[in-house]
Amino acid sequence: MADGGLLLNFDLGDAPLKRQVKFTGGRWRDRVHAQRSARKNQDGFENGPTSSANSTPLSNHRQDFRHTHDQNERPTKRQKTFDYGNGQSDKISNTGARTASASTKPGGITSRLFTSNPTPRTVFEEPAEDVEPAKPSNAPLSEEAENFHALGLSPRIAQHLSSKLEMKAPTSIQKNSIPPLIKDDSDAFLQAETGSGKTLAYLLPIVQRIMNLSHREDGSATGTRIHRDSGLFAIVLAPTRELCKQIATVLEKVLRCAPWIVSTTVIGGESKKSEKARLRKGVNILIATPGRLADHLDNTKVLDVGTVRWLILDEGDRLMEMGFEEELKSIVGKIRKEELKKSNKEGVTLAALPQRRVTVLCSATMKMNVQRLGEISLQDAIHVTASKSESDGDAAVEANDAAFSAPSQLKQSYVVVPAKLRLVTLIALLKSAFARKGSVMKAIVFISCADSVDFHFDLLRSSPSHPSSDESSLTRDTVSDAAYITSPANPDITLLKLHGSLQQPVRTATLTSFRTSKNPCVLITTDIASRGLDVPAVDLVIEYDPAFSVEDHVHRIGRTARAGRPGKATLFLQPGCEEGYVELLKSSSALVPQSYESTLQKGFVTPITLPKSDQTSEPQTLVSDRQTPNSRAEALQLHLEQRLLASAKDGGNSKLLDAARQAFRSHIRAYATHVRDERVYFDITQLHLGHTAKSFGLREAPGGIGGGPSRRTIKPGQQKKTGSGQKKGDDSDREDGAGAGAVDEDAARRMRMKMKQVMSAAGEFNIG
Ligand SMILES: Nc1ncnc2c1ncn2[C@@H]1O[C@H](COP(=O)(O)OP(=O)(O)OP(=O)(O)O)[C@@H](O)[C@H]1O
Repeated sequence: MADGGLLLNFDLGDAPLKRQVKFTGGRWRDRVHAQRSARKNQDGFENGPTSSANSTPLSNHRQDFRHTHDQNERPTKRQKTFDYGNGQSDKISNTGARTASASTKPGGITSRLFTSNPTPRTVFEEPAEDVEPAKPSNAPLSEEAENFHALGLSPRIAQHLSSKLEMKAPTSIQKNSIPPLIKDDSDAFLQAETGSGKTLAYLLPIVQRIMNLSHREDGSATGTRIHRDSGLFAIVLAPTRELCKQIATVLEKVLRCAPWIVSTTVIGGESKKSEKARLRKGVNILIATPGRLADHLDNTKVLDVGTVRWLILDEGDRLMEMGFEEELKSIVGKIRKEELKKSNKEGVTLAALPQRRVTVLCSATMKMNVQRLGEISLQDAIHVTASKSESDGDAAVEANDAAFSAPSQLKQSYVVVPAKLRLVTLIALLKSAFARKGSVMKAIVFISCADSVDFHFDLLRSSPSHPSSDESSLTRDTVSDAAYITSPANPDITLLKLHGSLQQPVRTATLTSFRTSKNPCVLITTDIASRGLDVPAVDLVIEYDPAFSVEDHVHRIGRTARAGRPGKATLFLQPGCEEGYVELLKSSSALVPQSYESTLQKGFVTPITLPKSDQTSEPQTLVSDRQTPNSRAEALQLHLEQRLLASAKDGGNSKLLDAARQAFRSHIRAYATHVRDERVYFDITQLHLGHTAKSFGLREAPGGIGGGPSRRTIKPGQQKKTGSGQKKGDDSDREDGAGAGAVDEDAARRMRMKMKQVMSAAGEFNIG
């Protein structure tokens, strides 16, 4: 029977959802029995099924149910029968304490996995074989045709890039941006797809021009000695501490060929005192988060921006999304207000540097907030893309199709999965991806909110009583064994989690662990890892929860297929309105549909091994009598549900049941925060709460969705200001253009026109 319904139509206010439980389907006697059991069940669920107020979509929905019994009350060998909705039944036998048919709490009710699911309207085709792989679009250019020296970089840098960093030829964006940034003093807007090398595209010209102060192009010395105290020449701003650290690492590698140039970071997360001490010692290139920089500009006298020639705004749209507009205005204003020093305090003339302040804005995607940032920060900028460099003249900016497209070599697919089957399908997908050793090395799973990341990490790891990392280590709660993904053929897979609610040192240590691990790894994360993160070995991205906006999607999938490498990305969608989202994505890239049935087939082709538990010293095989992928999926789902219930009872396993409920609530709230234009595809009124609960291992939707979660989901535009610690300061003075450092209105107007031309190309993608 098709799902009759019931999809909740609710307002996410503060009041808890109304609950009205009615068991339908099955035999009359069973229904009565279930009602009674549910009423008696005081401790298994947060609100017993009959407990008044809250509504569940399980109501009106045909429920298949059965009773479960306490483990201690029943013989371990007793078998349970499942009806698969097609008249066939399946027995799932016990394999000890934690097998499929291990018992659950009295009154527990399970809904069958494969019945009453909505049917996808997507037509699945067998992927065409022998398709010529697409030519990488973000790869370095051919070495014969291009080299760094020809772009104006000194032989010293070119040689260093080639021999030490194994970069023989530039990428397209580097080819187009390095010459103008070395020769000219114009502002620039660099726009190129993810993984195309934008970081070096702006760093190399800066390093080259600072080197030019002390060395001529032929390498001979100019007689000027540049050292850390010679002045601050460039500031790079990036939205997160992780990104700042990553940029700092790239820069450090480049500066090994010019060790007299010194860089540092001011990103928060450590005492301001030690940051001040580093600034006092002297620095030539500073990498900072906006909040922290604004703070130092206000409070650190030793920070002299008179010699600053470059201001780089990396990940421009993210800077704006995270609410840094005020800080950015303040920073731009303060730097412009400061008179440009032609020589430094030692009297060294800075003629080799730009003779005006140059601002460079970088972004892989283009949206309205980038236009706004362009207005704030750029003056008569050139627009540099991977395919061309265009000066600010009368020439119209052509539609830039690359603005939202993913790297061409990235293989994208989407799998349409009914809500109930999401969890087992995710596990199946990961199992099949990691089935063979070496097939996939690193995968990233994107999830909408931190609570859900925490829950899925705890669910898929080995029991915390079997820690895989050193108890005293920073990563003891964020790195573990991927117990449910491993297989005899690939037994050592590491599971990691990352989100913004973790302490900074833990975030850094976890990312380092992901980056450097020699084992295959799965990182479960929120969008905190969606921007800029560069881990070349990532070969699979799974969007388990779709991104909040198309731009976020482009950035997420851009964590793979970097610098010409291959990569795969799979997006989870649910049958119904979510399927329409593909049409929006198709305008920028090709996606191949994949059925969840085939994912389950591939993932559960062999019996599932369960990890060691507190009850079992050895891994157990999850047995289902009918050795089919679907029956294994059923057995796995049942096992996970029982684990949750058991955790509530013995308090072990980090109280997984509580974590599941919290994750479910936060997930539902996060679902409501898709950008307005895309809510037609992510319509919360179409979400089936009972089925969704199942994908959290819950047997019914918990109440309290209207209440505040312990950690609020941060939605785009409402980001907390990480690393800021910054009061708004006196920006309001400048907003009306009164301050000496106010953004030049005329320049802003010209830039607005320019950005509008570029933006008109974005319009066709429905992105605003
Ligand atoms: N010329 C080059 N040759 C080979 N590899 C390169 C070259 N330039 C950059 N790379 C590598 O490409 C990868 C991506 O670079 P980078 O992080 O700068 O990309 P990006 O365009 O900033 O991506 P995103 O938009 O996702 O932040 C890095 O691993 C970098 O080392």
